[in-house]
Amino acid sequence: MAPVAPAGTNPFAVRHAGPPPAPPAPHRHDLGRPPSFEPQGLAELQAQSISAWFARHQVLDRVSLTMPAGQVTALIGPSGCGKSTFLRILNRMHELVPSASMAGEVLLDGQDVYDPARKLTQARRDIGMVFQKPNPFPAMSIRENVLAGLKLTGVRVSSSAKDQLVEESLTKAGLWREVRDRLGALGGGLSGGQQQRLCIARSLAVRPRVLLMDEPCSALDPTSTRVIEETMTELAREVTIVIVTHNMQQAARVSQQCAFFLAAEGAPGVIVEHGDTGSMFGDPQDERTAAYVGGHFG
Ligand SMILES: Nc1ncnc2c1ncn2[C@@H]1O[C@H](COP(=O)(O)OP(=O)(O)OP(=O)(O)O)[C@@H](O)[C@H]1O
Repeated sequence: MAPVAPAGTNPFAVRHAGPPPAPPAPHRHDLGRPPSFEPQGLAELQAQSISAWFARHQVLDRVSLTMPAGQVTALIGPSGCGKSTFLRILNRMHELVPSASMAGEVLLDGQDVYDPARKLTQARRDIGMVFQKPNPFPAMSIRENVLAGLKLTGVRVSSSAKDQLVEESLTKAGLWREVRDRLGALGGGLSGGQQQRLCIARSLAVRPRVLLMDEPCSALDPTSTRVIEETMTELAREVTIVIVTHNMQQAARVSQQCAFFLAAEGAPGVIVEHGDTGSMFGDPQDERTAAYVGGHFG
């Protein structure tokens, strides 16, 4: 089906119509000074009527969801129903795909993430992402890996503050005790589960307000999975977390909120039901949710 959103409501269509904007000037921040690099408190993320396309193929249709501050929200549903696309729209990664377009709004504590006046690097810093496959920079040391995100988002930190930031980020990611004596060792030399926690530490080092996690444990063994789940539970005290998972037990263990995505054959993905995780698993209102969480399809 052709995109139905009028061109004026599609942020990419508007933004991609003209010449590419000049690259943003880097922020020059120091840990001790600017308030913007201090922990900014918990933030709520709100998606309002999100539709998405790859070229003319519509993959999401008017999806709205509130992801409450300080909670873990799990996105569940069968393969291909648009969960990852939705996640990537939340921090503006969707627009990296040349054929991609979207309509709708994403609000971080009420502020439009797609506001043209807002820097793209700011959106990516506020809303970090951890991927399915651990992707540390293998030739960089553990320390350099943790600090790598600062450069990418244009944040300057003094040398003394860097040590503190490395320890703080690795501690929050649940990895500090295992690596504190070998911060100069290569990131690629860690186990898969440690590499994923290193990636979490790298995301945390820029002090995001939201952490998006796209099946972060699917490449890991059960023990590493359990450690990451514990880390998530700790982190949710200070960072709002949104996780895509195919593992229903994991969704039940780690999340307080849950959204069930589904795409009927040939139709774009929608949210069939969302709410608190206990109700979604214990007393689902829609029979399709009941069938999915009961393991009858997907
Ligand atoms: N880069 C892309 N180009 C074209 N189509 C894409 C692209 N990425 C995803 N799609 C399509 O968008 C739809 C939704 O994909 P998406 O990955 O968001 O689903 P998902 O629910 O996360 O699936 P899974 O659980 O298998 O990861 C699918 O039909 C997919 O083929």
